[in-house]
Amino acid sequence: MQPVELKKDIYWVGAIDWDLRNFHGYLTQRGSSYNAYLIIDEKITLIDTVKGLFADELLDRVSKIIDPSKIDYIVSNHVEMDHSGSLPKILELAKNATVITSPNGLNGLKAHYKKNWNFKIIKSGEHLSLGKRTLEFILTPMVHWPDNMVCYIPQEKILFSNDAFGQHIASTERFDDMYSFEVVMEEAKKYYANIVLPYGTQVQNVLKSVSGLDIKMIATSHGLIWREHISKIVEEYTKWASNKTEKKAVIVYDTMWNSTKKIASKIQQAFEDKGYKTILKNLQTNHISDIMTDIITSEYICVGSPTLNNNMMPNTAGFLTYLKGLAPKNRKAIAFGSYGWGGQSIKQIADALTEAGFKVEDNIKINYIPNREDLNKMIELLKEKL
Ligand SMILES: Cc1cc2nc3c(=O)[nH]c(=O)nc-3n(C[C@H](O)[C@H](O)[C@H](O)COP(=O)(O)O)c2cc1C
Repeated sequence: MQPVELKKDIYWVGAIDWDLRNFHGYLTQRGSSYNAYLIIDEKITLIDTVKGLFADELLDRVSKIIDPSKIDYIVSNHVEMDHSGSLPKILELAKNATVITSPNGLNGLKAHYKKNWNFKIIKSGEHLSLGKRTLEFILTPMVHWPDNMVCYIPQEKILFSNDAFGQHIASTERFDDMYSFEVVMEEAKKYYANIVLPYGTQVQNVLKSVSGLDIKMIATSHGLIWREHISKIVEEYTKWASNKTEKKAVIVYDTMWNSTKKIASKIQQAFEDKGYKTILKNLQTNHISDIMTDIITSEYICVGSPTLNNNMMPNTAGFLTYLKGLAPKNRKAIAFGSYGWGGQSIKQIADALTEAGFKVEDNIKINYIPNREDLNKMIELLKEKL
């Protein structure tokens, strides 16, 4: 694939990762891309790099435009190795290049690569002249690492947003208007739910900082570049960052002999009777990163497991650990499950949900196989609480 010109003399020169299916535990069923951008001006500037394995792909694309040794600046918006991993290889060629990064970026890059490259540390609000164009930097700490920053070219109205607004999609298309809008939005939502969700307050600050900019293009570090649906993705980020929920319940469970599944279905019915939109997710057939996409706007999260050897099932424990880390705010929860004798799993789930910040509204516990009477009684009791 050739470099793609975004605007005159500004090129996408990144890499496409068609095979990626697991990104630190996130199921990337559509692969991904690592987007790097080359600006040809008086100072030749590369914005971010790509995962180390793809360094040659990046260098091939850069070489189609200029000799890589001519690069003056490399902006490192984010230390994580999917964006910085090719720095060592590029800096072997671009010997005089200066790496532009935030103070935390400097610490992070040194801790990763143990090199004393030529660094220039940038502060929020600082400008850097490239010649005809200027780069303006806005530090965005904890969206989603301490080092994150974004940069903006006022002359072109392009925001290089790094991980913000990204999506894990491998495609030869580079712009949002060339791809299915529904898929791009779904993947942007999944990305937010699995990567950005813990940092809603910081996202709100970033949205405030960039709200004064006239943005005609958001050049992300993963997936499609936004140029058609900018207001829509900013609107969605604003909504997700506010932790606003809908009248919706996601019911997540594991089961050995289907009793907990029966309880899950009845919980679903109770919510439906009360006018909630519901989604039922068996942990054996759904990946936790896909479940998070549904949770992002859900008022209720109901989590179930039978008791297995005095514990909840490992899939449920894994899901709860993941959920606790991503920490959606202002949500209600229900713990449920079938058991034989001790029945410890239900309290363990309730405790884990409480520890994760949820308001646990009910514990539903049924001995062995629930009969119709048990289930009907349970529905009526639950409905009174909803
Ligand atoms: C291998 C195994 C271990 C179990 N360990 C416990 C236990 O420690 N405590 C308990 O209360 N029930 C235990 N049970 C009983 C199950 O919790 C019970 O059969 C329950 O109804 C299963 O629900 P399910 O149909 O949703 O899998 C165990 C069952 C199995 C198969």
